[in-house]
Amino acid sequence: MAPVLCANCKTERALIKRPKNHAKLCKACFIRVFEDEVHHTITSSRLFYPGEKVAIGASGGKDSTVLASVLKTLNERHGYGLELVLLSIDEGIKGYRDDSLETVKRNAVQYDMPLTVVGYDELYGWTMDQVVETIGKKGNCTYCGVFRRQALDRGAKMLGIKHVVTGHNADDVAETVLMNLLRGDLARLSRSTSIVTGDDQSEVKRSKPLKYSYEKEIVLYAHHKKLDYFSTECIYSPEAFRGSARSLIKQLERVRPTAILDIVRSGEDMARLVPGEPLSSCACKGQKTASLVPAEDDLGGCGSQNGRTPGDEMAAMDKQLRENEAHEGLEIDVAKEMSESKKNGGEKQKALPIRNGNGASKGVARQVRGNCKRCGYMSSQDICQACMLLEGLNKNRARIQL
Ligand SMILES: Nc1ncnc2c1ncn2[C@@H]1O[C@H](COP(=O)(O)OP(=O)(O)OP(=O)(O)O)[C@@H](O)[C@H]1O
Repeated sequence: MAPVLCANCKTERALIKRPKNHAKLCKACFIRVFEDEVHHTITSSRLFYPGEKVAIGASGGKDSTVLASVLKTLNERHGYGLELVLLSIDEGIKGYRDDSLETVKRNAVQYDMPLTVVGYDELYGWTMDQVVETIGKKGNCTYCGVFRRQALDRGAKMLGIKHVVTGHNADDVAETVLMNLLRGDLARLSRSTSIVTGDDQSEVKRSKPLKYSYEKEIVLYAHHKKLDYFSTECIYSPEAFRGSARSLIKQLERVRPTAILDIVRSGEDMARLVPGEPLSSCACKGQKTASLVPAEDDLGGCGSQNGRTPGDEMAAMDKQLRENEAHEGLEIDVAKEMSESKKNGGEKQKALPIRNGNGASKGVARQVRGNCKRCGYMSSQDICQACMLLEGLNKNRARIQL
C-alpha cells in the first residue's frame, strides 16, 4: 500500500496524526505547524513588545522546556526582539526538583539563555520537604502553588523583569475552567481563561503562550525535536480535585478530542457573561487584546504534575513514543478543526448575577488590589495568602520546637 503523504507538503510521508485536528502530517510540517500556531497566539494576543525582557518559568518539565525551545525559535525566526531568560523556582523537594533543575541547567546551555534559581528556603524559610514534614501530604499543593506564584514574581523583580511566561497548556486551562465551573465560581472561571494575568497595579504580568496547545502535541513536539526534559512526577500527592477534573477531561477527550479546546473556548465565552471581565485574548476573533486579571486567580495550585491523569498518561505516551517511532497507537479521532471555534463570541451578552466559590450569588465584585502589610506583595487582603500560610506553618514549627 502506498504511504500516506503529508497533508501539508504533499511530498513527505505522513507520520503524525495530530491529536488536535486529525491532520496527517510529516515530522517537519508538524513541527512547523505547531510553532506557527504558537506564533499566532502570541501575535493575535500581542503578548510581547520588541526589546521586552521575558522570564520563562522553567521547571525542566515538558511544557516549559517546549515553551523555551519554541520561544527561542520564534524569537529568531520572526525577530520578536525578546531578551529571554530562564527562571526556576526550587521548592526544596529532594529526589524531584533537585533532579529537574539539573535538566534546566542543561537547557540553559542548549538554548543559550541565562538561568536564575530562586528557592523557597531563601524566600520563606521553608522547603516543601519541611512543609510536608509539618502538615503532612494532604493540602501541600496549595502551599506549593501559592508560594510558587509569588516566588516567580519575586524572582522576576529581582531580575528587573516585568513579564513571566509559563508553560500552562490547553489541558491545564480546560481543567481550571472545569474546576471553577464545578465550584460555581463564574468570576474566577472567567479570570482563569485569560492568557495574561496580573493587574494594572502588579509589577509582574504572567502569560501563557501555550494556552491553545494540546498537552499531547507538546509531548509529540518535544519528542520529535529531541528536547531534553524531565518527566518524573512530583513525589508528593496531587491535589485531588484537580486530579478529578483532569481525569474527566481525559475521558471526554477520548470520545470527543476537541473537548479540550471546546472547554477553553466555552470558558472564554462564559467570561463575557461577567461584566467588567476581560474578553477573549485572541484578537483574531475580533475582540479586545489580552487584558490583565489579578495574578492570584492564575492557574494551578500545585505546580508539579497537578494531579495528573491516574496512571500518568503523558509519561506513558512519552514512553510509547520512545519505543515506537511510527507511534500509530497515538492516533485519535477528532470531530472538527480547531479553527471551527464558536462564532457567537462577538455577541453582546446580558449580565447575570455571579456566583463565587462560596456559592453566594452576588453582583460582580472586582477585587481591590493593595499590598500585603507583611511582605509587601500585592494582595487584595491585608495579609497575602503566602503570609497567612507561613503564619500557620511558623506557629506549627514553634509548637514542635517547644
Ligand atoms: N519550579 C518551577 N520553576 C519555574 N517555573 C515553574 C516551576 N514549576 C512550574 N513552573 C511553571 O508553571 C508551569 C505549569 O507548571 P505545572 O507543573 O503545573 O505544569 P507541568 O505541565 O508539569 O509543566 P512542566 O511540564 O513545564 O513542568 C510550567 O510550565 C512552568 O512554566
